[in-house]
Amino acid sequence: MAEGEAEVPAETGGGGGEPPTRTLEPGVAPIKAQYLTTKEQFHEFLEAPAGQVKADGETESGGATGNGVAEPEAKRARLEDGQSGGGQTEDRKEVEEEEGAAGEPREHKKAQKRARGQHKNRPHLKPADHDSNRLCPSLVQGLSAMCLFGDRCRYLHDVAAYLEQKPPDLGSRCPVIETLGRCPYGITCRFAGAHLAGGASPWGPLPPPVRNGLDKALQRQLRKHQVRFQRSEEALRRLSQSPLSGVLPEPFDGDTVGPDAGVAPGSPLQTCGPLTDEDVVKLRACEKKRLDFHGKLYLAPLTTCGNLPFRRICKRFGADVTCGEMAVCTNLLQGQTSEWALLKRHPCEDIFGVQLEGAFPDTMTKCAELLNRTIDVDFVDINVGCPIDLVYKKGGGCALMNRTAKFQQIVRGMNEVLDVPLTVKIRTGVQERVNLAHRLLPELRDWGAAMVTVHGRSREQRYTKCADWEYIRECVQAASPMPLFGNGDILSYEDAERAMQTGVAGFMVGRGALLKPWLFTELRERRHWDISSSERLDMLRDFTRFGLEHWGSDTRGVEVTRRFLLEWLSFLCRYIPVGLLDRLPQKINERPPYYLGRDHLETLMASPRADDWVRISEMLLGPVPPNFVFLPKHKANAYK
Ligand SMILES: Cc1cc2nc3c(=O)[nH]c(=O)nc-3n(C[C@H](O)[C@H](O)[C@H](O)COP(=O)(O)O)c2cc1C
Repeated sequence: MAEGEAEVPAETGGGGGEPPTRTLEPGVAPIKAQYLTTKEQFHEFLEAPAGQVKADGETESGGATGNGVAEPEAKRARLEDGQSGGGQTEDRKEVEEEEGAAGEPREHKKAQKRARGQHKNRPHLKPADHDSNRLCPSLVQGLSAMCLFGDRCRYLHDVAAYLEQKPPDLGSRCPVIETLGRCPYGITCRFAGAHLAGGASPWGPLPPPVRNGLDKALQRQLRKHQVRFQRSEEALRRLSQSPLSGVLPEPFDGDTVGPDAGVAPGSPLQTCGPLTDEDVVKLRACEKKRLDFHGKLYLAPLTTCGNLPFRRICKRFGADVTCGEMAVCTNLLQGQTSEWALLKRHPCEDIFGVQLEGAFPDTMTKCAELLNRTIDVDFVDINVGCPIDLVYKKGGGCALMNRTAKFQQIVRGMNEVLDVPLTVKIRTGVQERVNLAHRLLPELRDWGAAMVTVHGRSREQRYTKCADWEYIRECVQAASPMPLFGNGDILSYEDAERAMQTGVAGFMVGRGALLKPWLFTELRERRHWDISSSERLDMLRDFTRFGLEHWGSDTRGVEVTRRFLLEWLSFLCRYIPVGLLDRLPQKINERPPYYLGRDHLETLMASPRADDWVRISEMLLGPVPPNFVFLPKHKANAYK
């Protein structure tokens, strides 16, 4: 047996005698032998139409899923015949090795680069419901037959023609009516038939609306640069007059960032000497709001996947703190609708923050002032962990860890104009072997950060190595008494308990929540939840309901909901059901080998293929439009 390989007894399904052993490759999740299969058999199984499988007369196992898909046990057994204990992962491994499995040597630097983070060459497709076949908004509600744009209007005005090409309804209950009491999508709603039954919400009083929308008048002012930032100007003036400015002139060149820039390894962090907060920043008249983060379950900010409907799912499962997806401060200052959408807060999000990214004290401070005035949040977070080139090369995200003067001005400036706590998310450092966080933490505490989260990996590492919780332990000491949150690789209550032993005030969960949002329940109840595939489908159904409510119940809203569902499914497929594991708990960096689940849906949900995620989306949102293609934004199945 090669070094690092473990021998695991394979379950035989109750037969007597010595259980045979099988060899587990490092980095491969230990799934009970009777569920293992090969890539070919896995896909062959999923490609067989459910009806045809049933016609074989084989017995069903695991019960119906509620979607008419159930798997015959005998078929699975037949497929298992061809398997060998260790070889079944080969094909999957081939793909994933490129993407970077934790703990495995990588042979090709190029492959490693390809694997990083995002699918950059995704197809950009026209939305399914593009303008030429959308009904003119003036007609949607039947409020007015007059369209102000006349012949120049790009939308359809022929209601009969519109209805002829409109895809069929998706259900008999409109999710928007059920929540809002009325549906603004009128006849374009994909549940329009339900409107005829009456517009009243069957659930009694309506919940409070989603907050933090962008007011049109403010948007116009922002676009015309008519918004004044008095507090920011004062704060920035004070900062520029203080010995801070000029002490650390840091021209930034993203390509030359290294240990010598800003904080040099081994040398003390450059600071502004004996200056105190009071010297630099006049104390504010009003009391800053406080927030006690201790022991709270924090759902990490997650671009694309951490959208509002997903956060609602996590709240239901027990998350305490939620945070919007990273928003770019300059886009917010320009009043960009899509960027402001990232700030929206659902009423169930009772401890909610937004996360900002930016490279300069003036834009970050002004943005903080703008948000302080216009939206309802409990805290504002700065993303100083963002590794992506686009952000890093401009001096934002992780680059700020090496630009301490700018970093300081950003934190002090924002802190001065905010009435809510300012938190910061950082990494261990930029380079793999050069830890910076412990040096920055005392500074961050002095600059006024209310809490800092340390993601236990460097920018260079991305997800290739396990998070370094021993280093996070060191960081706790360095940050004290400021509360420190740890972040990285938490997928079970055991992981969480180990994390808490480092002395952190709490931890943040990222991919763990994407793989299994019920993790928050597991953490609260200290248990492993062997959730069934039909319960998982119910969760996805709730997500689509929330999605249609949020993005719209017309065809465009349906397709936006589908895209976000598919992005999430690209992570969900990595979850391995508890009952299938030889050893608990599942580890986030272990690849699942190909396996057949306890029913057809469980198998389908384990598929790493986008086509199968599309099939799941079709169970919930109807057929995809013609020529539909999906490639996930994030390389979720990189075992990183
Ligand atoms: C899909 C995805 C999107 C992310 N987006 C953000 C983001 O917007 N802001 C941020 O600070 N971190 C972001 N991260 C990083 C996570 O917040 C977290 O720090 C990281 O995944 C490590 O935690 P984990 O091991 O629990 O996943 C993202 C991670 C993933 C997988």
